[in-house]
Amino acid sequence: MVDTKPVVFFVLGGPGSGKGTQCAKMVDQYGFAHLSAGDLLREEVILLFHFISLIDQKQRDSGSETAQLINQYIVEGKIVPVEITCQLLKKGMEKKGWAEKRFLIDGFPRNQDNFDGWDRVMGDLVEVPFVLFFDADEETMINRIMERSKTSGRNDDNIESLKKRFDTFKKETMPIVDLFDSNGKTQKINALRTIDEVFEDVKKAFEPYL
Ligand SMILES: Nc1ncnc2c1ncn2[C@@H]1O[C@H](COP(=O)(O)OP(=O)(O)OP(=O)(O)O)[C@@H](O)[C@H]1O
Ligand SMILES: O=c1ccn([C@@H]2O[C@H](COP(=O)(O)O)[C@@H](O)[C@H]2O)c(=O)[nH]1
Ligand SMILES: [Mg+2]
Repeated sequence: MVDTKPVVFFVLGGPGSGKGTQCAKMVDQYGFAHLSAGDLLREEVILLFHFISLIDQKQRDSGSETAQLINQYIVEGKIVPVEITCQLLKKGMEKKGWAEKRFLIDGFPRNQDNFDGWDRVMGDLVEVPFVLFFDADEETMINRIMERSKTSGRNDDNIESLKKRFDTFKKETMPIVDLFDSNGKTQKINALRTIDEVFEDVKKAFEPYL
């Protein structure tokens, strides 16, 4: 029987390292499916708040609680419990078409809870050949985010949230990058060059899958 398990590439890197930018190019040029965990969480908050007025009191309370919780985690730069994120990712993958797809999962897994939760639910269902890691220094990433903040409308694109996001990245996400690395599964990309130069290295990393 032909194995039709989806192939998932995790994409990690600090805030502003260029994950979303490079994933968008892979979608445009090679038809990869892109799911940003952060985008899915932000969309979920909007969706829950929007539909709150249409549902009964009990569901309304629970929906509003979840929306507030996600929002608070994002502003504080903390990692949302994996049960929420993994379910959104799984649903997102199903929506895009489960099998015969190459998925870029951007901004996940961000800590041990994410890693373990994914493994429980998705471990047997997908293949993960490697993690793409965008390496950049903090000063560059801060400059990029502060520039992006002029138009992004994101409630965590401000210096207070950003400090917390970097703290979480160093304490919780880097150990996950190192864990994949210790299994020979981290492909590190120098993210300090121009978008097109970075993309040349991204393409090389994906060569066997293009
Ligand atoms: N190589 C690059 N050189 C200069 N600017 C870049 C580069 N890559 C991305 N940018 C810009 O930096 C900002 C952040 O990029 P992007 O949104 O892709 O980062 P991200 O890693 O997804 O960040 P976050 O984790 O906050 O979602 C964007 O405004 C983008 O246009
Ligand atoms: O798996 C995830 C991904 C994201 N978050 C929260 O969202 C923000 C923003 O994420 P971006 O990747 O920068 O869009 C992040 O700081 C976390 O608070 C999460 O909890 N889990
Ligand atoms: Mg992003």
